[in-house]
Amino acid sequence: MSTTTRTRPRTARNRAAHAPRVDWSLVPRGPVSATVQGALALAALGVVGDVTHLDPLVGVAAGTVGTVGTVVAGAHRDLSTAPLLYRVGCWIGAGSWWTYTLATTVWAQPVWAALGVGALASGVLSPLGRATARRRTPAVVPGTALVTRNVAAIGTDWEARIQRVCSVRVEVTNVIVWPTRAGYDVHLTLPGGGVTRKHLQDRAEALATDACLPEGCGVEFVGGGNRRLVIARVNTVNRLSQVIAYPADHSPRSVLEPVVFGEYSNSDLVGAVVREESMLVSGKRGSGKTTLLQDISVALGRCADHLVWHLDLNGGGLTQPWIDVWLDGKVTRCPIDWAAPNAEEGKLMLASGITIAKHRKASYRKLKRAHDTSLLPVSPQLPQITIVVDEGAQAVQDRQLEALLGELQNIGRNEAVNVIISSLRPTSDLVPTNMRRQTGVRIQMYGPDEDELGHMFGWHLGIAMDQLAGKGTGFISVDGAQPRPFRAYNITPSQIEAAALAIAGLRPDLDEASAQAAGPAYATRLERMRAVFAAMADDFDDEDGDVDGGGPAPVACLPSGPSTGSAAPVAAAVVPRPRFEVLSGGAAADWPDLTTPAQPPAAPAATGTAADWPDLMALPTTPSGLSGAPVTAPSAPAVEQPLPEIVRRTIAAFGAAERMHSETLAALLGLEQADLPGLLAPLGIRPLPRAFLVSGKHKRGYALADVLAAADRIHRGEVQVPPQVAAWPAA
Ligand SMILES: Nc1ncnc2c1ncn2[C@@H]1O[C@H](COP(=O)(O)OP(=O)(O)OP(=O)(O)O)[C@@H](O)[C@H]1O
Repeated sequence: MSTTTRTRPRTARNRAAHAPRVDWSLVPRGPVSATVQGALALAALGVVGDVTHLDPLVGVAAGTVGTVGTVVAGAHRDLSTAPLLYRVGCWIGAGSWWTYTLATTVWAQPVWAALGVGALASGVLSPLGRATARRRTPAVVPGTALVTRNVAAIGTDWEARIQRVCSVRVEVTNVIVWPTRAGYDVHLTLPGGGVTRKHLQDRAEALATDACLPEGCGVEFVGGGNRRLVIARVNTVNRLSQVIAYPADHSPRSVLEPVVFGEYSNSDLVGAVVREESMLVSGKRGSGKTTLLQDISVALGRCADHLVWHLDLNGGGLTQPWIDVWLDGKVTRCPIDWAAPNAEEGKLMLASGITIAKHRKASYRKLKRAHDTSLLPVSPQLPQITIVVDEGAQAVQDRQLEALLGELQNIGRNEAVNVIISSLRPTSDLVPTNMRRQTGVRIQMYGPDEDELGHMFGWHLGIAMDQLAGKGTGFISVDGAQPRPFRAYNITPSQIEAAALAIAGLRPDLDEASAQAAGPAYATRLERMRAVFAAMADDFDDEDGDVDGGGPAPVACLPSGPSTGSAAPVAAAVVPRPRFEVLSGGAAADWPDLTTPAQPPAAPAATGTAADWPDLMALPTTPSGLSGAPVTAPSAPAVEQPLPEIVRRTIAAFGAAERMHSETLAALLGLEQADLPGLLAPLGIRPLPRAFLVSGKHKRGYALADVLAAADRIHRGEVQVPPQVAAWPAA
């Protein structure tokens, strides 16, 4: 009972609230009611005027006031022409009819017939009277060459297109043509009522199709200042299909900014910040790797807080144009701080890089504290070093070079000693898996083999080589982001020379502490570079000359005190062969400091011979009891055995995973699960003894460590690959 009493008032209130309301207002609800109401009101006025004998001038005045008021209000509301004419027409018609009835009589058949015809006409034409805002001409930004009429047409086109495709009435306020003329920005204001930028972005594909944009072009929507202001970036020319010349700009920059080396298809600049991230560039012969490394060398050379070192095992093609300006005496400082054209010099360079990184860790603690940062603060006084390695595949075939490269990549990030490596393929036989995994900026250049994309970026990313446009184009992924197609700048030898001349004067010197840490190997590099590259240039000039792909034999010159890069003539002599070997099972970090001679080198006499030159790479006696005598590596086959395709693809399929269920692995390899053991077991790769949990499923599978260990054994020739496994996937 009490419950009933409590609930009744609430129920009654609700009923009252939800009961249909009767609308007594005289506001018209559509064209018919508006016409009928208007006609009745006018008839009433006619009768009242007749009965009260109103002066006809009252009718004239009412019509005039209504007409003028309509025009003024229409201008204020920015009404377009059609509704304005309709409304003015209605006022003139009504005013004339009333004036006539006041002047004669309302009680005549033709008078009522005229009212009926007028009301019918206004009802039929009422759609014309609907209020629509006049289309404003978008402003043209000064300096854009497009004529106003074209810009206005683009703006009104896009207003209509967005209305048509997205059912959103936007207002175009501006159109700006890109300086590259490869597209334009349309500045829009979204209507109120909850329409968001994403609403338009979701229909971007449909809008691009509606706009009939060329293949490879599209539209994207970005913020324009606040949530209702949007910029539609419309790309009308596919930059991938054009050769883009290097923009000759040698103004100083910082390595803390992105190094820019090309353009995306929509003309946005492609770049990456390489202060901490290393880079891997892969592509078949002639795909444009060296050109891209030249772009990167120029971009890095422009950084006033950065030094470029080249490790060029590709016959000097990358380095020679940079060194020539110095060899020819056009500049007194070499634009490239250190260049190594062969593996021996490369080992000196990488060992020095490792020593510098280790030394910086200790010697710049105070500086980091002063800057309140754990990351070494680079500056023109303390520059970053980036070692650009052309033809990394040759580097990793030398196990010492491979170990040094891997070690430097592992330890050099914080201390600003970085690496950029190019390789013919991104597969583990040419780029060690860990090296690829440690690389933040990955680039795969165009080639006919789709698999390369999977090896480089991972599988099933929805990208394909046919999205590219041949030499000089590729995919780039920064920090694991979805790979995007881009085109690298095409840089010519004369442009490299111009850049080299500018950079020779711009680049900093290595900081004193790092130079001292690197020791004589660094101090005497320029003499060796002069001798080696001059010899290579002679070889190139000599038509009968036979240039060794691995570079000429290493040559050293007598150190002449601290190196200044000056062009003093030097006596060339053969560098004593470095006496170090890879320690069995040890990382390069465990090695003794390779660049420190056993004894501090005595200052050699200027007229000394090569015999007087200290052995730069002699191992010191280490506290761990290792003697200074060379430590020999376990015997390895002279030529590394190639990995079978099944192992390469298995490593790639693992991606970042440590363990993988057999079912998943088989699916990624395009195999039946039952076929896996037949291909992997003969290579010593077996499933883990116990099931493990991945994505909520408890199943058996493989460990990446086992696959990598097997790959190592195959490399060393310890495992014979059965023919049916070697033949896969053809078999
Ligand atoms: N960005 C580019 N735009 C236009 N053409 C390019 C571009 N990059 C390279 N090319 C063309 O491709 C040719 C080969 O380029 P490059 O020498 O850089 O390739 P690569 O991959 O380093 O070859 P290799 O491995 O044989 O040294 C160049 O001579 C040039 O004609």
